[in-house]
Amino acid sequence: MSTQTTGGPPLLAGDRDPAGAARTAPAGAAPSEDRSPVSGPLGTAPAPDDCSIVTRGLTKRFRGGRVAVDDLDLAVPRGSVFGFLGPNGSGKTTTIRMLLGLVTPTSGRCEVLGESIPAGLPAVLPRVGALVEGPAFHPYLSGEANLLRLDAADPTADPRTARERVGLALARVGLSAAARKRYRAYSLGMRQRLALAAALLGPRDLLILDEPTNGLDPQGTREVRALIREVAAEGTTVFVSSHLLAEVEQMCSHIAVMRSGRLVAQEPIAEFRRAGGPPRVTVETPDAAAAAEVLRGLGLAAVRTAVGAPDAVVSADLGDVPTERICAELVARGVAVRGLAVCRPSLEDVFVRLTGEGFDVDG
Ligand SMILES: Nc1ncnc2c1ncn2[C@@H]1O[C@H](COP(=O)(O)OP(=O)(O)OP(=O)(O)O)[C@@H](O)[C@H]1O
Repeated sequence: MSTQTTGGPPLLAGDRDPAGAARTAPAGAAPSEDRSPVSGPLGTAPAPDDCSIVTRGLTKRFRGGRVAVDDLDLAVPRGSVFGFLGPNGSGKTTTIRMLLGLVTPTSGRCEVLGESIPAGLPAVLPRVGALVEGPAFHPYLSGEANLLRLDAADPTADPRTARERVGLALARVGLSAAARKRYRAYSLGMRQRLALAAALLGPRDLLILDEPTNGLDPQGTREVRALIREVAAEGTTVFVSSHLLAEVEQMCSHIAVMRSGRLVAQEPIAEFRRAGGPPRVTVETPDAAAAAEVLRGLGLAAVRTAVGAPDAVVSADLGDVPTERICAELVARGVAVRGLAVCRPSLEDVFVRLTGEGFDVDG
């Protein structure tokens, strides 16, 4: 996979034809498969002022009748790191392309930074850094020269400070040492980093990143996550797609889950996790009956014992009782505690609970 960025009106953006071949087109240009214009008001209520992205009934049906995105209502709070999660083919990239004006919706509306898309693209794109799939960089130019070229094409960027901006962006993504290397000699991970650097060339109110850790090694993945958190801490809203639950869990404040083009959940991550049920305390002990009695005595609910040898595992919903109190009470009652842990439901548990399905990345 190669990557491309948009950070302002002059940047190039890719679009896939039905056969999957990559091509490039100016950001915001009408793609060839577009047939139906966006029509109708954006719902009855105005878009909330505190959202960076709002969609209403957003739908994309490709030629051949395939519905890639189906009646999507998204509300991305300003300042959030919003994880857009879903298996391959669930409609994430198509949604992102609609947000950036690269694909026209079949029906429905979207607003980015308070502007209706595509009409508001010229006003919005300089404030948006984006990384979406597709070629964007000149293979025979160095990473640095590529960024200087992109920067020069941005009418909102001051040419006198271009080198400084480019140097900073390269440093942020760890590419300073490879700045003078030709793009075609870059590894996949380096290309991904350069795409991120391009998205970060100017100050952005919104970053839209399509699978930004694709192609990166574990170290690169950690760095990109840290970078996303850093950018968010500066006040930029980050909308990031991923098919990896664990990744979203580690860096996002909010989550939306797509499945087959439809939204199945959209919440702050803490709410999402809560939907998986309360944390459980587990006690490994040879004195199962006594341990269960202590937990019940403390008012803990749903006390269960899993018999094992030599130890049983007694568990209960943690509730409001501090773990240290549970521990102290068990010891005070002479219960032999060989292990004590608090288990919180993972996002995957919640996903399964909400959808009744596993998270099949090939789905
Ligand atoms: N230009 C196109 N023409 C026809 N069908 C398309 C086009 N682009 C995407 N699709 C189809 O739309 C569906 C959603 O694809 P999309 O790329 O949006 O999913 P995704 O969640 O981003 O998956 P991935 O992570 O694999 O890119 C898929 O079935 C895909 O084959």
